[in-house]
Amino acid sequence: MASILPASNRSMISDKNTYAGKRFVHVKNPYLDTMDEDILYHLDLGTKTHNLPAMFGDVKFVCVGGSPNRMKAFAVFMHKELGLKGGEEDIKDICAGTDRYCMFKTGPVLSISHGMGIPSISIMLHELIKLLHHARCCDVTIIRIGTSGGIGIAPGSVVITDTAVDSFFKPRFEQVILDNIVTRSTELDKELAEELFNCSKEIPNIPTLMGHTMCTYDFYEGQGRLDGALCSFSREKKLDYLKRAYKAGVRNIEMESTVFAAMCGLCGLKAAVVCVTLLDRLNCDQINLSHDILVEYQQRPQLLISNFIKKQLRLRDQML
Ligand SMILES: O=P(O)(O)O[C@H]1O[C@H](CO)[C@@H](O)[C@H]1O
Ligand SMILES: O=c1cc[nH]c(=O)[nH]1
Repeated sequence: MASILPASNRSMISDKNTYAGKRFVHVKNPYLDTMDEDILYHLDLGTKTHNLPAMFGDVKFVCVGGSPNRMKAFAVFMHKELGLKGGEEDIKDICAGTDRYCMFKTGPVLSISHGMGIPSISIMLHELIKLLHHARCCDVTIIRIGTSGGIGIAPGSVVITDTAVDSFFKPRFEQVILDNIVTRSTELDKELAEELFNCSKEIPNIPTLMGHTMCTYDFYEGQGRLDGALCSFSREKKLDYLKRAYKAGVRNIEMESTVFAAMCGLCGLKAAVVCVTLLDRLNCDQINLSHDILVEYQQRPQLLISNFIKKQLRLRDQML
């Protein structure tokens, strides 16, 4: 196809979808351009019903996590941290017309819940990525702030994922498309992970480390738990598996990181995964933390990400 840009401008475009130094979100679907309207069904948004560039064009940071309450709390926290006008009551669920996901916006920060597991986050990401594309957002960083089970580390530790791996400790995500298995890379942005790790050093009393994160399709059998409704392996087999995971570099287990890394990577989003651990799986399977401790642990990744975002915004202001 002939370029629509004058020859002198063509060098401004790179294969990363950057234009004049800006990094746009890209969708990789030729059919989208042929559609008269795009309905983002599970978000209760659409290109004809909503002015997406006006609503979301200034978004620079997207934070996602499983629980709606956590993502609302994060939006409220960010609102205060950024010193924005208005109170908590002004932060409304943009997706209130559906009870599938919740979405809150405060300044340049979007906070969205994704439910549990690969299929749930994957649907949300398809629609979120199209939303960012339709809104013509650029230079967007996306971070999953979640909970996880640790391996060989103290509960309450925060793990910044260097590599998301599957249940075989491989850095891949296998997507079934029609009747084929398509294997996608789960590489995350190394620079971003390093920046987050450096940021964590400025926060006292929260043990933070970098390590591989294993993503499973299930919380019970899929994570080697002995306390599900079904269990067909011994305690020894469980421990042998978790120890092999540890040896392969895995420090925590959750249920979304591989598809998150794969989809964000393909669509040009700088992505990171930051999860707190709720227990050490070498010691137990059940999560028996009190409500208050659970809330405090879930705030740990939020504190780190809020510090990171504030730092980035200060840097951006200095450059303007
Ligand atoms: O706390 P969130 O973000 O939901 O993440 C973890 O917690 C859920 C399981 O309890 C899974 O979604 C897992 O990935
Ligand atoms: O053990 C755990 C804890 C939280 N989330 C998980 O997926 N696993």
